[in-house]
Amino acid sequence: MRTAYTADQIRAAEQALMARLPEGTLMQRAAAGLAAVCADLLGRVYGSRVVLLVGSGDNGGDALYAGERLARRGARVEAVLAGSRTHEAGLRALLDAGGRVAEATAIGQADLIMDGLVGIGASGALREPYARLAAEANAAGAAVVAVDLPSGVDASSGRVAGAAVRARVTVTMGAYKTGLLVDPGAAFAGDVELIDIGLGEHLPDPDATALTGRDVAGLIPRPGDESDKYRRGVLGVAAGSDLFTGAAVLAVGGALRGGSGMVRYAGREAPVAQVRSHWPEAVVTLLDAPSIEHVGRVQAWVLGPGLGTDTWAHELAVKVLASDVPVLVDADGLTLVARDKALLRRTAPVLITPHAGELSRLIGADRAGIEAARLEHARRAAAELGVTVLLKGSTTVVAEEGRPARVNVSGTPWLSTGGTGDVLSGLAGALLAQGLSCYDAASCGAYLHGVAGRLAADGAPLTAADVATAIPGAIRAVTSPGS
Ligand SMILES: NC(=O)C1=CN([C@@H]2O[C@H](COP(=O)(O)OP(=O)(O)OC[C@H]3O[C@@H](n4cnc5c(N)ncnc54)[C@H](O)[C@@H]3O)[C@@H](O)[C@H]2O)[C@@H](O)CC1
Ligand SMILES: [K+]
Repeated sequence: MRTAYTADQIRAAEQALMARLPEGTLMQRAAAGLAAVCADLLGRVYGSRVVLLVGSGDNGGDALYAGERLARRGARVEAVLAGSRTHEAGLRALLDAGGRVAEATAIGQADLIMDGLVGIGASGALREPYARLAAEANAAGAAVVAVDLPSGVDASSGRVAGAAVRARVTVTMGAYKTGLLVDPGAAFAGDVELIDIGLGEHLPDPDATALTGRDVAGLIPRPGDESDKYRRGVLGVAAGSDLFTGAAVLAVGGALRGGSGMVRYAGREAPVAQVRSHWPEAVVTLLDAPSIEHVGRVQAWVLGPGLGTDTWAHELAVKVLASDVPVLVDADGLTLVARDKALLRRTAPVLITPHAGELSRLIGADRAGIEAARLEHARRAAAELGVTVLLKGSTTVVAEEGRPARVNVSGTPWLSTGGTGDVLSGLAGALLAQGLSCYDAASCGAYLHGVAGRLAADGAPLTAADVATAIPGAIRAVTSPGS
């Protein structure tokens, strides 16, 4: 599991470790790791041109000492001093090694630019001249290596309030910062390389985590010898309407590949006909009234994809949410509960799977504000509504009160196409029916959906149905990697 921390958590751990070590040890560890990554990127260090953007704090100090190391290996290293102060010992070390101080015009000549403007000590949008230097670095065409995090990205939230450095590689010290895993910050970080500086035992419980395939393999249930279709968990799907039959087909498609023992579909005439013809494996009930009385026992429900928002759909939502099993609420289901929040007051767990627009209706925040601070809003929704939240987007965030947020980074931009959310609902619902908690079902579902998207796309457009088809391959990829 990849663990990530806020700036305050990192600072406290650094202080605890620093108190036990000779002064400057941590910065030397950071600089050594940083210089090694830069040397790898450059290929040939001797004769290369390296420009350091140096802010007034220790982030600039890291850059200066890494610059010293590259200068000693024959690189031509120039430091652009951006702050009112400069890390003095670091600058002296660079100058002693043959580096020099230069004007910002040097940026255009660089083979590699090291961004040491600000790190975890930053607050708010980049001020001048930092903002201008960040823009010049982005425009230069050289490889940009961010020190600890790209300047302009908030370490704790991933917010980007103004200009920010767009890095090819971010070399982060001691531990991941949450802002490197969550968009928009994650998109500025490029590849993130973690340098161990010995913080380990001083770190508290993480602020956020990202599951790996191995974690997912350990969490998802596998059938044993004594399993039968009922013991493996039965999922109910209440989705689709006369207008939106496809959502029902896709949600059931995702559900059937998600490992539960059986999928029961319940709906109106048109989607029932479609689900029947696509999925003979599903047990289908035609509802002549909005009631789940005759559907049979299930261990979890998926409520909402394509369901519509009319009185009939509302009545059905009331019945599903009155059941005593976990319910995943998506799409039209979210519109229905946004209108009638009392529906969420129930004893069994609820997992909601909104995108930013749907979440905005649920918590009365504007969509752009949610996109800019995804983690914060997902957490707020989880606390206010008393549910688990899976906020969809380029990085999917799972929030539940009292637990570290889980960030999913397994997906691909090809997944942003109609219907993939319906497949995710079915898949995560199937995991719920198998007994996973909302927290695990959401994060494992997001991970597998992301891997399925990558397998289905393989560098080209995909359809939602392709993603559903690729789910077994995704499960195989995490449970038997390399086979
Ligand atoms: N403390 C330690 O032992 C270690 C620190 N390390 C480095 O030190 C960094 C933290 O250093 P600092 O605490 O000195 O802080 P930073 O270097 O991140 O930034 C603080 C400086 O930036 C200025 N600043 C803040 N916000 C700004 C903004 N929006 N626009 C322009 N200037 C702004 C402040 O006035 C201050 O001078 C880490 O990110 C990491 O790179 C690493 O060397 C590892 C060890
Ligand atoms: K930086």
